[in-house]
Amino acid sequence: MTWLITGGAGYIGAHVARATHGAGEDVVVLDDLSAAVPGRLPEGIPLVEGSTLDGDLLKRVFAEHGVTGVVHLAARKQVGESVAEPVRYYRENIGGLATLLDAIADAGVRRLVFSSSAAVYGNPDVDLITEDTPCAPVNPYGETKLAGEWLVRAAGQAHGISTVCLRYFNVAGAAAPELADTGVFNIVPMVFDRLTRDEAPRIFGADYPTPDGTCVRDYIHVADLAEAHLAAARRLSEDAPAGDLTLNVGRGEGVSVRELITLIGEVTGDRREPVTEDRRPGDAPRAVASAERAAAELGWRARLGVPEMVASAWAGWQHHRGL
Ligand SMILES: O=c1ccn([C@@H]2O[C@H](COP(=O)(O)OP(=O)(O)O[C@H]3O[C@H](CO)[C@@H](O)[C@H](O)[C@H]3O)[C@@H](O)[C@H]2O)c(=O)[nH]1
Repeated sequence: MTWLITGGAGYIGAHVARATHGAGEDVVVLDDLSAAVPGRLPEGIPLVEGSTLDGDLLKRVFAEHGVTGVVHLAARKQVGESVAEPVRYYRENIGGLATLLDAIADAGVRRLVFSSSAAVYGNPDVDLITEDTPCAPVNPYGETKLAGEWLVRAAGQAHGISTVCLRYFNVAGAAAPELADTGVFNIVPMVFDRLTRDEAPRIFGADYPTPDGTCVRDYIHVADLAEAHLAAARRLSEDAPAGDLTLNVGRGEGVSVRELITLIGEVTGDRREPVTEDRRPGDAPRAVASAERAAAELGWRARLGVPEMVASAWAGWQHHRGL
């Protein structure tokens, strides 16, 4: 097998590329380097700079590298930006996927892992979100992930491609400091950012109908997430008939914003009291995965807990900021 990993120089993609390469598979990365950090990819993984919107380039990569499977992560992923620039999100996330699927079909490739998101569910009022929980995305980002899944399944059926769609919950942590997320778009880096500026962490709403009034999420270590991709790729490499799987990737355990901030205080040694601000529009009170289907279908379960996520993310934060 040779796996093409699109977006393989980004935060999650580089973890997937390293894990897949480390497991002895041949890997080639395609990345437009819009969110890449130098040094994330180890020696031995070829990097092609370019976009999944470039059909000619894709054709060349498939032929030159003898690609036999694809893990597609390249996409825009910021919720707020997707609300401001929906056309760009549809063009890049759906257009890029359509171009890629054409190339996959033309090259006769039969295996595809697609990076989806818990954002496909919107804000369901359930204790545990299963893959059968109705999808009702509440922003263009989530819409492009849901429409992407539809497109993946339809193209899979039409062209005999076996597919796995992985719906990531809240990804955090790093397998090594240099692989850490450098963006400040999610709660863990946002709290680090506040502490580094000598400011109190913020809680966006403490009046939710949850045990401590703050939002509950299912945090998953990026190293575990990378293992889930590898397990999906392996599953697709079996001599099984073409089919499609859609799987949550989470731990199945809820952690509140307040609990997470307390843990960050313990890891960083900066235990200052958070300030409570207004609710952030669009936030669901609770989003926790049922992780059972991934366990049954892939034999995969998350192993690392939230303390490991916070500690490894903090090491990465210090590494990237020279602290
Ligand atoms: O300084 C902060 C930052 C965040 N939050 C809260 O922390 C929770 C988690 O926020 P965040 O890390 O921004 O993640 P989500 O809003 O849950 O969304 C993430 O997780 C989704 C999947 O579950 C993905 O679809 C999104 O792209 C990804 O940003 C939310 O309740 C926020 O209101 C705070 O209280 N204070």
